[in-house]
Amino acid sequence: MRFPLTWDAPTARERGPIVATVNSGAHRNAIGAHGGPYVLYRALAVSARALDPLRLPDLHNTAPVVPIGPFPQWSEPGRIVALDPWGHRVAEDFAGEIAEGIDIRPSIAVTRARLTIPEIASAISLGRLRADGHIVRDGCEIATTKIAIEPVWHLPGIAKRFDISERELRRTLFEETSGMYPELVTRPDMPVFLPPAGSTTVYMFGDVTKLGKSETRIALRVHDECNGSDVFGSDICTCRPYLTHGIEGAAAMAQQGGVGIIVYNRKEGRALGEVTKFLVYNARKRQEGGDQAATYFARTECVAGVQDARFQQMMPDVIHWLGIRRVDQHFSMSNMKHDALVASGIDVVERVPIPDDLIPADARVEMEAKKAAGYFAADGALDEASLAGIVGRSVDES
Ligand SMILES: Nc1nc2c(ncn2[C@@H]2O[C@H](COP(=O)(O)OP(=O)(O)OP(=O)(O)O)[C@@H](O)[C@H]2O)c(=O)[nH]1
Ligand SMILES: [Zn+2]
Repeated sequence: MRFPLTWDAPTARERGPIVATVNSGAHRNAIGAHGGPYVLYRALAVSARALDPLRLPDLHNTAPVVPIGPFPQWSEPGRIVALDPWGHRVAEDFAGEIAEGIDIRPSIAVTRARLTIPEIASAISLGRLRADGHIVRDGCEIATTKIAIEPVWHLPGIAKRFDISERELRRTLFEETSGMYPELVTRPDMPVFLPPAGSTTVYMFGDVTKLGKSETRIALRVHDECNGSDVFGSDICTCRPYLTHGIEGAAAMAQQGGVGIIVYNRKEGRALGEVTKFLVYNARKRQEGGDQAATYFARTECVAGVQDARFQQMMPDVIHWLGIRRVDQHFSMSNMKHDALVASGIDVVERVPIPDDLIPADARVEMEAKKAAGYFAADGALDEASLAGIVGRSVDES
């Protein structure tokens, strides 16, 4: 193999390029393909003869708008196993090989944007946030650096995180995708897998060059996708209000000279998917006694077999990738997120709960159920009798 991979090597060239493209033939050293789930649309585009499968990407002018790293975490053994820390620098680090015609592609892209968000506009008009003309501009725009990250799994490292053997992990991935990736079991010499799983987007506020410095204060919200609430404002959960509260906190941290970070993971419905989530909503709202906080998690388990499939063990990787060792403000009440960060060696200084007045009435069920299940709350959880009294709307009232 021309490009053997040494996962935790200190430089991109010593680590080796991840080659996961079908037209790179014998040079391919990774299982799967770029694009996460979009690989299937690529296949459709090829089969519809709309895309030439041999075409090489033109990466001219696509480089990151700001450098990210390298940070020491990138080569600390076992620190990062679910993304390629060198994935945004491919065009630069492997320019020679790409010029030779080897199809090596970035798995990370770094760009800039301005966000316009109604909740931020009202935070400004209520005086909670001020327009500073730099981070929060007039017209309520927030300047941000945004980063798209595809999953790149180092299988030995992932197996270690879940405390199983690599062999068992490979076999289960092979079987549960109905044999979609035979190399998982036939090519133990390929340690890396690009799964057809959702990506992560990071929105960063403030001076990105301050990352990796211990004096830089960090505000963080890690948010898992909830399309119904995040985009459509559905009132059964607290997702969008907590997200916008996190954005407000992240922008405020940037204004105070720190860096604010939102990590948005495509893990819809606790990574069980939206169909499962909507089935659960019906089961919750049609049960005898109505949609009760006391049975909130049991209903998800009835339908899906588990309460949550997000597995926050892999979540801290992106925080390590950004060179962060301490989070000063963590906008989350989730014990799973908190414990995952702390277990991976990140200090969490302050946990910031969602303010009470941002919780929609119907989402009280979720909020009290989560607190009863161990989510962080300054005022503690309700006792059993009060928990039984928290009941949401029925399915017919919607
Ligand atoms: N299966 C299922 N998923 C839900 C339900 N309500 C919300 N979700 C999902 O739960 C996830 C909520 O994630 P986050 O907003 O990141 O936060 P969290 O883990 O609840 O904890 P916080 O950080 O305290 O908000 C999203 O993936 C939602 O789509 C539900 O009733 N059933
Ligand atoms: Zn939600």
